[in-house]
Amino acid sequence: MGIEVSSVTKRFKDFTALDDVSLNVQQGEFLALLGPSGSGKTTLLRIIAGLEFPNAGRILFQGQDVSDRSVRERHVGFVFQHYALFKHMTVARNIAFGLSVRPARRRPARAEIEKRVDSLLHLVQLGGLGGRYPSQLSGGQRQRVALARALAIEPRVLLLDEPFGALDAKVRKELRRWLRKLHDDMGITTVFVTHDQEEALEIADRVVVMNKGLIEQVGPAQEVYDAPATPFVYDFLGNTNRLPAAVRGGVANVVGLLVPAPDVPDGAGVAFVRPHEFELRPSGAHGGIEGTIAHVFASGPILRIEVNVPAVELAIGLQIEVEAMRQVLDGIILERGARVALAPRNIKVFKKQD
Ligand SMILES: Nc1ncnc2c1ncn2[C@@H]1O[C@H](COP(=O)(O)OP(=O)(O)OP(=O)(O)O)[C@@H](O)[C@H]1O
Repeated sequence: MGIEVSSVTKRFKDFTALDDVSLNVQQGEFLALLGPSGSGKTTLLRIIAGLEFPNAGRILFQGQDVSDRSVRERHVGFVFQHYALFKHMTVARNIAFGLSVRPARRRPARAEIEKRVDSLLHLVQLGGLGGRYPSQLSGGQRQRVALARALAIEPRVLLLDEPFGALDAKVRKELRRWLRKLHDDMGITTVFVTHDQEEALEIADRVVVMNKGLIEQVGPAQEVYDAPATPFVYDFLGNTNRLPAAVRGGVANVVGLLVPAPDVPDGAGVAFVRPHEFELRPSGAHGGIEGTIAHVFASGPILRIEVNVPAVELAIGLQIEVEAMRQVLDGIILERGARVALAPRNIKVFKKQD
């Protein structure tokens, strides 16, 4: 089912947590809401769920306005980071909970509930563990039970708020891959909140980057990473070098290198280049920023090289970080103090913000 968030504003007293946010989630899509702490991700998810109501704007499910409907009426499944299971109930009863509390006329027969719980236990790969209590499960298993409980009511939408946030990195990685496969099998529209960029990029069809109650960029994961639309997204998504630039007539001077910046107004600018987007060339090579190697760190086949760039005209010393595969650096002396040229393969210039 498709979801439309239309001009949603949410204030907590005089603090604006969401500022006129609009967003479309396609039917069957896996969408990640990504942003730093306090950017409004959870608030947006809770508003979609019907756990929180906006001051302005509307929520539509499949074109139908559900803004005034309760959680139950919206028929959503959700899992939170610490969505505690009922400790005194077995895993099976936890999963059955949403069905067993339905009014009699909508409640499936007991045998039907048991059958559904059984198939959900298999789906989340916990077959045979229905008789256990939550305390007898690992953290990862508990979150899978929480997911099975959310799925038991056959929700139209699945909303997940950092569901693996409390788990260790390895389990977290396994579970997110598993969740993505589960999503692909079931095709249920899913919105996933995370502040972990790697998690968002790996799991989602599209990523929504949020900052201070606003959406900075929406797009396929790879596109958001490769072509950040704003300085914030550049900084937030992955490692990057931030270099001073002076823009005139659509051309930016970035530490002596001239690069096209057609949409940037004259004045101070800021240029971004990711460490792996620099090509290391011998000193004097055309199209490079000249510098001196400060440090070389080897980590397996990848070298991380810190290069000092004097930037004399700016009266500042810059340090640029470069990442390169060891084998492509043949013929370049990689010693501390050696002079090199850094040629950006990809560089993006923005107007400098005050
Ligand atoms: N009930 C509330 N009362 C007052 N302020 C709130 C309330 N809920 C959220 N906020 C504020 O709204 C802002 C957005 O919060 P939200 O939980 O949506 O952020 P988030 O991006 O999910 O952050 P995190 O990753 O830390 O969970 C925060 O500054 C938060 O303090």
